[in-house]
Formats: sequence, structure tokens, C-alpha cells
Amino acid sequence: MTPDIHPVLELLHVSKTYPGGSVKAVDNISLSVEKGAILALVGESGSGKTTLLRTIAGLEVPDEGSLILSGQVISEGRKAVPVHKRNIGMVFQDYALFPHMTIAENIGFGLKGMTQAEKKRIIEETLALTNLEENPGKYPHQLSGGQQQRVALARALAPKPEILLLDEPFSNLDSILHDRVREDLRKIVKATGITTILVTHHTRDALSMADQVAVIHKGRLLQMDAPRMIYNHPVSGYVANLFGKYSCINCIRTEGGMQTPFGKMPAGNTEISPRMSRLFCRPEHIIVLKKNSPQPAEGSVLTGVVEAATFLGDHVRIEVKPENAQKARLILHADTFYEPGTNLRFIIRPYKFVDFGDPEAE
Ligand SMILES: Nc1ncnc2c1ncn2[C@@H]1O[C@H](COP(=O)(O)OP(=O)(O)OP(=O)(O)O)[C@@H](O)[C@H]1O
Repeated sequence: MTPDIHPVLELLHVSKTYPGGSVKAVDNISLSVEKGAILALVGESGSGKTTLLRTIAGLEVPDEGSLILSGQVISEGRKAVPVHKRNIGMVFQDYALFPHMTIAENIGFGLKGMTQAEKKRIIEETLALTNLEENPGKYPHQLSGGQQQRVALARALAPKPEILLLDEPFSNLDSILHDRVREDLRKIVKATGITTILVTHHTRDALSMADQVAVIHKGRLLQMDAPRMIYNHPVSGYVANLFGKYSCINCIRTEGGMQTPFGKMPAGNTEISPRMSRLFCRPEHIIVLKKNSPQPAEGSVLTGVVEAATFLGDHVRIEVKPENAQKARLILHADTFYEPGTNLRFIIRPYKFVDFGDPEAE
């Protein structure tokens, strides 16, 4: 029997324009989130990700579209279930802790309609889950930024919401804390099994923390996929560029593949549509072959000349151009510094034929 995977949250054609606004902050977004998944909403400043998160929370009412939470319509057109009646937990960017309450009191704040003993048990469980057992009697100002964030998280998790929403969870943390908090946060929410949606403009956080990444641009959903798909199979130059450096070179269709300025690349199992006219790859997918190394079993050997090399600590960034053409250029990462003018043999794996190019031109 296949497992019963069903969406906890569905958004259907949701749009929102702020009063007096000339453009839609959220423009016809439809998506669904499966139970227990972590979804990251990623986009540049002003792309509409916070508006979308606030719409899910019930803090903004959409103009059009509907939201369905666990099979119940919570918003349809301008009619919406109010915030406190949605079983949703939210962690705000500034944590919004109650300064006059202890950590334990902050965590217990949302626990209503239960006995004192039950409340105490849940607070203790949540303190343990979020590694805060040592400080239940302290006040927020006595804690570090990372600890304050865990209190905010614990407060949101204690009532066992159907969905947890996190607004820019890493924005107030220094870069050293940042990576640790990201790992802790993923562990904690995965331990609870609570479906989580977070907003971030750090693409690395989205790729490492989420099960699904939704890329938002000018209020629209450009792509929603697993992190590896977003990184390796972006649908446009804009998405490709948002997640890091890439090369995109013009090709001419030939029998069984494409002719690049560096050599011929086979189509493999992929069908090349007439619109595809470029090869896309990330820098780390270009592997330089050692001198005199034999032809690898898989992959065509390409050739080019080093145009520039920049030492970047853990790798060297190399720009390589074709031997007999000036225009095309690839960017790759290598572990060796090659002097400009060096002839290189390399393979590209994986690669993809695409119908997009330079994002500036899109
Ligand atoms: N309260 C508001 N009133 C009017 N316009 C708003 C309001 N909040 C946001 N906007 C506008 O809506 C659009 C989307 O903003 P939103 O805050 O959702 O983007 P964002 O992707 O979360 O950006 P950031 O990362 O900077 O928070 C922007 O054009 C913004 O100027």
C-alpha cells in the first residue's frame, strides 16, 4: 500500500494587492505542502514572500483565491477564518517574546483549555525538545539571540500547530551562530513532524534546510521543487542565477546531441526540444582531466584554453574559452591553479540543454 501522503496546506490562485499598491504583491500563486515537509519561500527583497506567509497566517486577507488547511477552507475570496482560529504557529523575525514573562511562561502562553499538570508536562517536553531545560526561570533579556529564537520556536510549537511559519529565522543571528541554528532548527521541526514554511532570502539556507523550495519573483511563483532540482534543473536564467554561478553556452543541434564551442555533447536520454539552444551547468560539474589521463568511460572530453584563474581558498575559479572561438566562456571550480594560456581537457557531468540564457536579458 502506498503511504497516505496528502497536502496539509493548499493555495489556489491566491493574489493580493495592498491598498494603494499598483502591482500585485502576490500574483496568482497556487501550491501545496505535504504533511511534515519543510517548504522555503525564497526571493529577493520585495518579491512578496512575507506577504504570502502573512496571508497563510491570516494576518493579510487575499483579494482572490482560496487557502485550504487540512481539508478545511480557511480563506476564500475576501472571506477568511481569523488568525486565532487557524491552528498555525508563527515565529516572527524579531521573535516578539513577552519581556515580562519567564521562558516557561512564554512557552506556556498559547496552551489553553488544559489542566495545570498537562500544561506543565507540555512546557517541560518543549523545553527539552528545544534544549532550553537549564533556563526556564530566566527572562528573554537574559538570553543570547540564538536562545531567544529557540524560546520563540518553543512557544510556537507547544500548542502543536498544524503548520509552523517562520519569518526570516536567521536574519538576527551572526554568521557563526547561523549554520548551527539552521541545523538545530531542522532537527527540532523534523522531530515534531510539524509541517513548516519559512521565508528566507538566503538561498543556501533554503537549499540546506527545506524539502521543497518555492522561488518567488515579483509576486509570482517561478518554480517549486526539491533543492537539488532547483539547483541543477532551474527553469530559467533568473532561478539559475539566484542559486549561484553557472555557465550557459550556445550550442548547435547535431545528430544525437549538440555541438558546443568546446566539443560535441550527446543528448543521452534527454529529448532536445527545438527551443533548447544552450548547455547549462554549475561550475563544480566541470571536471578537469589530469594530463595524459585516459578517456573516461562516460562523458565526452571537451577542450579549451584557460583565460583567467582566481584563487578562492577552497577552490580556484577558472574561466575557460574555446580554442578557436572567442565568444563562449565556461566557469569552473578546480583544485589546481592553471596559468592563463594552459590547454585543458574536461568533462561536464551533469549538464542540461535549456532554452534560457543570461538572466539580464530576460
Ligand atoms: N503593508 C504594506 N503596504 C503596502 N505595500 C506593501 C506592504 N507590505 C509590503 N508591501 C509591498 O508588497 C510587495 C511585496 O512585499 P513583501 O514584504 O511581501 O516582500 P518580501 O519578499 O517579503 O521582501 P523582504 O525580503 O524585503 O521582506 C513589495 O512591493 C512591498 O513594497
